[in-house]
Amino acid sequence: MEKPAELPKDETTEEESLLQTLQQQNNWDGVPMCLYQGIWCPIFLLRPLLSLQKNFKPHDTSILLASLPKAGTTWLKALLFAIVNRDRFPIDQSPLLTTNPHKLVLSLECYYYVDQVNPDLENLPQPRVFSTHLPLNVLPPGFMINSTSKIVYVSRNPLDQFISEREFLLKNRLLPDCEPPLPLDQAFDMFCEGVHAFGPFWEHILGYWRASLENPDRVLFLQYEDMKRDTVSHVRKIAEFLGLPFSDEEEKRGMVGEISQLCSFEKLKNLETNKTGVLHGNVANSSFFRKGEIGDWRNHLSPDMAERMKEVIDAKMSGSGLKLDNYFKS
Ligand SMILES: Nc1ncnc2c1ncn2[C@@H]1O[C@H](COP(=O)(O)OS(=O)(=O)O)[C@@H](OP(=O)(O)O)[C@H]1O
Repeated sequence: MEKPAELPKDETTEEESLLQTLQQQNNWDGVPMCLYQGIWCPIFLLRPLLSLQKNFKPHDTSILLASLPKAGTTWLKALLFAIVNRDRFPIDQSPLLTTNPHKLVLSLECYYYVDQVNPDLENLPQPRVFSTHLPLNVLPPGFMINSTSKIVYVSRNPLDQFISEREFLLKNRLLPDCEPPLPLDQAFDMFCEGVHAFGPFWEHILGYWRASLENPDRVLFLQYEDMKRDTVSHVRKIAEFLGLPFSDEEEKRGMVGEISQLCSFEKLKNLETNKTGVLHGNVANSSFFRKGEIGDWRNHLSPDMAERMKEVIDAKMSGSGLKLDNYFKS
């Protein structure tokens, strides 16, 4: 999860009066959260969220990457940047070679950490590309209704996503003076109950999944696991969805493979900028590149814990038509 570079100022605000009416609980990493419009929102993001709900104006060409934390955000940021900007930068001069993807595609929340929209958002080159961890139901309604902007959503097996998030949060404290992280079993219990940043995960995933069924031209639903198995065809699919298909000439030059390669886990992880740099002053760029594998949850969670998650997924997500059967296979 990303944290805005500056936290909101402290005067009594709409946010503070609202906060008094909301249920509050710490996340497993100790970060205080509140239940706002059905989602668990880290309190430091409530003000940006209120501000963007009030002020955000979609452009017809905007591209929004949506994801839960640790579902593949960094990877998709890199891919979207490379696809959209392929005419501006040859692969061997791509800014991705020298800059962490989170600095090239900023989160929408980050543009709104003061009351007004940050002018940088309006000045982004077209098409504007940004990301969010917010669920669909709290995005400004204009995003779906008054524009032809596009949403690319990436989901991931919640078991792997949970482990990835936990490993990240054990290394990086988002708020230095908050409570220490809970032990694994207690954190997992909270996750299974949907109490985690931007959760419940099933509502996050199903919100975008249903929107992709209703508006396939506007919302592209991707799964991390499918992309790992066949990145090249997904790069093609994303470009087509964005209305930027690869030309015959680009195909002949092997550009789809080059972009897949440039954004691969191994390539990004081993770049100097991602081995050494930091984000927001204290988050190591390297912590966005841990293992990049499918099924690492097996090294951390017991079969009973996986069974519990299966029950949650069956209860909350079966019947949605979403392919979930791969998650628990060995
Ligand atoms: N290029 C590429 N390809 C495949 N996988 C990748 C890639 N880049 C990052 N990763 C893995 O994604 C996990 C981090 O998730 P996010 O990028 O969504 O994190 S964040 O929300 O932006 O903080 C984290 O997963 P785990 O390794 O399981 O922890 C990263 O290693």
